[in-house]
Amino acid sequence: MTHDFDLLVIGAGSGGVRCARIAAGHGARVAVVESRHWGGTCVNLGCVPKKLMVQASEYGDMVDDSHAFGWSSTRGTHDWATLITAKDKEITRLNGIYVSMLEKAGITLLTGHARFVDAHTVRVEASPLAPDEAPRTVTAKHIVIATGSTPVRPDIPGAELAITSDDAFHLPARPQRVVLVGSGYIGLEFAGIFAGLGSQVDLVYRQDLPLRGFDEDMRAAMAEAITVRGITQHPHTSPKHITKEGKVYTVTLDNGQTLEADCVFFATGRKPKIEKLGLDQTSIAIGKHGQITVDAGSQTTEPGVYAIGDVTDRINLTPVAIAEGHNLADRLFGKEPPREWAFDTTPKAVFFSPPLASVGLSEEEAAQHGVVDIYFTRFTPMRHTLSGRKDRKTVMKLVVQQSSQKVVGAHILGDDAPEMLQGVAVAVTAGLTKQDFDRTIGLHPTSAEELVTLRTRTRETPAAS
Ligand SMILES: Cc1cc2nc3c(=O)[nH]c(=O)nc-3n(C[C@H](O)[C@H](O)[C@H](O)COP(=O)(O)OP(=O)(O)OC[C@H]3O[C@@H](n4cnc5c(N)ncnc54)[C@H](O)[C@@H]3O)c2cc1C
Ligand SMILES: NC(=O)c1ccc[n+]([C@@H]2O[C@H](COP(=O)([O-])OP(=O)(O)OC[C@H]3O[C@@H](n4cnc5c(N)ncnc54)[C@H](O)[C@@H]3O)[C@@H](O)[C@H]2O)c1
Repeated sequence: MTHDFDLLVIGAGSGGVRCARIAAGHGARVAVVESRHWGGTCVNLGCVPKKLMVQASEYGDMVDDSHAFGWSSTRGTHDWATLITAKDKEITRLNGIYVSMLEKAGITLLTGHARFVDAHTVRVEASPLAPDEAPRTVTAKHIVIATGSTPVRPDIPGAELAITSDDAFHLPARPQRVVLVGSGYIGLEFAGIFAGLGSQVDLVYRQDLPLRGFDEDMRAAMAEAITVRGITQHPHTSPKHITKEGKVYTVTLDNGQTLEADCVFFATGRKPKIEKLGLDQTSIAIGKHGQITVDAGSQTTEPGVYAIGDVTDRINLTPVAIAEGHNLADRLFGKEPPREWAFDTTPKAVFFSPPLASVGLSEEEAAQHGVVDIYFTRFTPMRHTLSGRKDRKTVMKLVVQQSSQKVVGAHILGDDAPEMLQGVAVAVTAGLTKQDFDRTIGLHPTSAEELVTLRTRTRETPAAS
């Protein structure tokens, strides 16, 4: 049977765009369907606008800090509308780049919502991006689902009164008091943004420390940094219900405490986006978190249909979705061996101020595999010896497997941590040892040089039984 396309990609986000472009480069006839925004979550409601807002939130402190260096400028006030307009202009520019990049690659762009009719046929219907589009049906030999994920809300009375990250990028004004629920990536990043811009922030989370799953020392260091940033933490708590009177929201916590706010923000995780996708017309299996089940090669349980990125709920980060899309396109259409990635050492960063960046294993994970040597340091970075912000510490930790002396984990909390960590991620991916770090000459004067001058072991951690 002949199909309209060799490859149809559903979703023009991080994973879908890369998969489509690489496939087209290999000579495949490719179409991409997008229902909402070209470039997906990362470009429109994720990494890019978030990072611009984090940067916006850091200027106030920088102005204050400059006084010790001889500057006499004053902080002034922040104009939210200017930030949102500038950010939107940049996102519109990026949307245009995505469209022209896909068109230049010879890819057919279909605007609308995609729904499976059968395993090789998709109906494209009107969607927010194309409300007047007439429905059409297309067929393809291979179909890739790259539909991403969407925020979830706790099931409590008044949940609909709260916003999620999808709304936070277009608030008409900056709320003066924000209750943020959840201490994962989004909770911490937006807590930092609002606090830096001058809002009063209450951070509500269920565990004893933020960032569940990260190294315990780094979680503790982050909890300290959150306090230093002026954010009030409410650990061991969860919201029970939310009410609104006039413009004021009241969040009642499960410990009986109430918090008043101008905005309640749920940063309580995301779920794979599979609604109205017509998966029941296929034999695609769904996992218990609603994710599309795939094998290591991104193959679903339906032959000829694949899934990549957040919809598969593996590692939900943009570079991972891109790598999955690229690898799949190489395997389906490439003539050379496919490009491969080391997903085990995917670096992660939480863009708080200061940010936290991590690669490899936490101390607790490494101890599952044997005895571990820990190298730990905590210091005031040079800038803050003068700025007077002596409580703004940098924390670094190397986790070394004792038997092989390989550095299996590196964790940094501090200014520029993500910029420092990318290079360390290469070393950890390459399996370099502590001795390789030790014989590397430092780059002076930097915070990063501490990574190669950590001579004395802080402690030995026994293997977990
Ligand atoms: C606030 C926030 C900040 C983030 N920050 C970072 C960060 O700093 N670094 C990082 O690495 N990751 C970050 N992420 C995660 C990152 O955005 C995602 O991991 C990444 O976008 C996943 O890519 P994807 O291709 O799977 O899906 P997406 O980028 O979400 O793309 C999916 C696309 O599919 C479209 N679509 C869905 N259903 C249909 C349909 N039926 N028909 C047609 N089109 C459809 C959607 O409109 C969307 O454009 C952040 C996420 C959020 C929410
Ligand atoms: N810098 C980055 O790379 C970045 C930034 C943002 C998002 N992301 C990606 O997007 C994903 C989603 O981000 P996220 O922050 O929403 O999710 P997350 O999984 O990182 O954090 C969710 C938090 O909400 C808490 N929570 C869940 N239900 C709750 C409830 N009922 N009451 C109180 N707390 C509750 C969880 O315990 C957790 O702390 C991330 O896991 C990550 O993969 C990455």
